[in-house]
Amino acid sequence: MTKLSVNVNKIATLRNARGGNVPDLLKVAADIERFGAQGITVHPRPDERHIRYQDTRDLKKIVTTEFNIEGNPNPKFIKLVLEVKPDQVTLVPDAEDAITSNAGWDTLKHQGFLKDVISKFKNAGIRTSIFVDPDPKMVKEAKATGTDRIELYTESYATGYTIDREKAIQPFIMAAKKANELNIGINAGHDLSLDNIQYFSQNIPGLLEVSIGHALICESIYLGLENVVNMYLNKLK
Ligand SMILES: CC(=O)[C@@H](O)[C@H](O)COP(=O)(O)O
Ligand SMILES: NCC(=O)COP(=O)(O)O
Repeated sequence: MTKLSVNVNKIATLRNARGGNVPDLLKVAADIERFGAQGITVHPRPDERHIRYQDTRDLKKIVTTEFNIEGNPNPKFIKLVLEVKPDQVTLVPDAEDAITSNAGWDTLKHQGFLKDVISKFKNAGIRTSIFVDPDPKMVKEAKATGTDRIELYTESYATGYTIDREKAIQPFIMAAKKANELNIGINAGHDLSLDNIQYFSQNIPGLLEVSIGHALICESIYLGLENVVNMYLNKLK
């Protein structure tokens, strides 16, 4: 079975919009676990526009499932992860000003750097994963970094799914086969949703975990809207 790790970045975005503590990130994370999700993911960015560094420390104290911290391994991020010690760290090569993650690692070009960073995390007992495009060559080169897992960057699948899902998933099947052959664990994420997740999980061999944030929170708002509007109408009777 594939584990679901819920990315709570968007909860922090909403909280930060008003400066208070609504919604309460820690309560939402605990509720998500109570509803059955098997993990919580956060992706603190250098400008702390959603998840603040302190959030990761606070979440570590209450998360009882798998805690996954994603981010670009700059010195500040490395220090934070080594202090917080999540179950898993996912390395993502995103630029400081990126709106969201938009590419996987070039695992050949950055192999030495990744090897070094991954050994730091593994020595601290933290499982590692690296964000890669669905390219068997990048998966093959990832093996040499010593990483435990890769996270397949699924944006192209999500975009292609509505046009031709069989075509969209092909590179991911090839990349997953290579990872299985090399005994690297497989995670996946980015723009996965209620529409496209089932076909993905049914077709990717050995998919261990998906992390889903943006669509899951949007779907939660939409699917909860009718109920809440009616609750307000009842109050106003
Ligand atoms: C690595 C990945 O695909 C997600 O972590 C995504 O980048 C979420 O980050 P934002 O919530 O900042 O878009
Ligand atoms: N690693 C992917 C993730 O955590 C969530 O990405 P998204 O669902 O917000 O696009």
